[in-house]
Amino acid sequence: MGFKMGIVGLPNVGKSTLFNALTKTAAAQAANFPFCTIEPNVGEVGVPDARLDKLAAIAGSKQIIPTRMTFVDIAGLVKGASQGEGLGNQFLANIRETDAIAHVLRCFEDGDVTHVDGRVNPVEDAETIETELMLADIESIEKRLQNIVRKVRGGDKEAVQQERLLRQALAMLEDGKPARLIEVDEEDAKAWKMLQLLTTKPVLYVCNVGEAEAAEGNAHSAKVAEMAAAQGNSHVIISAQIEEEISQLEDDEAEMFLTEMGLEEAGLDRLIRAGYELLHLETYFTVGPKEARAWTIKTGTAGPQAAGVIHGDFERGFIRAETIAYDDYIAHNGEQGSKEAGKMRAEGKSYIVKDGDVLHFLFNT
Ligand SMILES: Nc1ncnc2c1ncn2[C@@H]1O[C@H](COP(=O)(O)OP(=O)(O)OP(=O)(O)O)[C@@H](O)[C@H]1O
Ligand SMILES: [Mg+2]
Repeated sequence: MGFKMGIVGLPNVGKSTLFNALTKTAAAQAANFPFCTIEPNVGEVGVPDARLDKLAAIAGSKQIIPTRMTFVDIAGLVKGASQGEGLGNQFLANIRETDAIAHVLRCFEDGDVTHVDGRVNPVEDAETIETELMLADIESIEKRLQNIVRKVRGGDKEAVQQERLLRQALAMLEDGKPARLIEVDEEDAKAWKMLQLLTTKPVLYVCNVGEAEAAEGNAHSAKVAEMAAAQGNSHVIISAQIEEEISQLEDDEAEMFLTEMGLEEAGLDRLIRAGYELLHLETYFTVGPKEARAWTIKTGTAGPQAAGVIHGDFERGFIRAETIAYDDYIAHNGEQGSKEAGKMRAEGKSYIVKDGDVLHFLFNT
């Protein structure tokens, strides 16, 4: 499946620093000048999940394999990006290909690090970026409306549906609001997603604060929190610089460092999990002596499609899924104990997999 989160924001706010921390690499060049990044950097990140370690410990699994999510570090956007300012159109196309947006906002004060507008004001910065995304959507909608005129006149059903949705989005955007505020019916959901509008993508604000503020945030991040709440969006507080330092440390060193900073867990873990929630994703597990592994599904996925994440044959030849809820697996100390307690269920094709299910698929090919 591969869910992709785009790291978006003004130039020089810490996007590449964050990307490097997430991917534990120095793959992206991060430096104190705007437009340091031009070509997007793409990296896969393991989704942290303490449950997986507990399952592996019980089953004595040799290997632990977390499920993965993709992050894309995208070039900085500036005012006028939708008109091509600062290579804007190319960068907007990079955003179009993502499933959700991690919007990095500069919340740290540091006179040595240039801000493109010469002041620190994350709420205005967020508006600048959102405005560009809205303008880009308006432009692409107008183009598309022109392109389908003939088909609509000819009564093409798909085109008629598209036109209706495009006009709905356009009205919202012209009212100065992002298209994500539109609630679409189930029958329109697929066509709506196919429009790939930038402002329909769910947003998570990432408040990039100074080193000493990583635990509590600061006055800037408090304002972002207020804005996010008013919009119904989520936010996380992180210091990209510290996270990058932590990501270079061994696990036990990192833990000591976190305690010193007054942090319970790395901000990155919170960020990745928030992204996972934003995308309405859930996890199921497969557990055995060889490996304990986490798999990602969309909330509401049925047994065969969940099996298909592992392999297409599993989906096509799906018979049933032996299912143990995570809590039962832990409470009864593994598969055997759960079975004896009557907690292993045989679930068929219509079963909707639940977050935390430990599954064993039976299939024929
Ligand atoms: N929390 C922070 N506190 C202080 N400095 C930071 C913080 N986060 C990032 N920086 C610094 O800000 C500068 C810009 O960082 P980075 O290159 O990651 O930004 P960017 O958003 O990727 O920029 P561009 O859009 O130009 O690619 C770097 O010098 C980096 O060390
Ligand atoms: Mg960069």
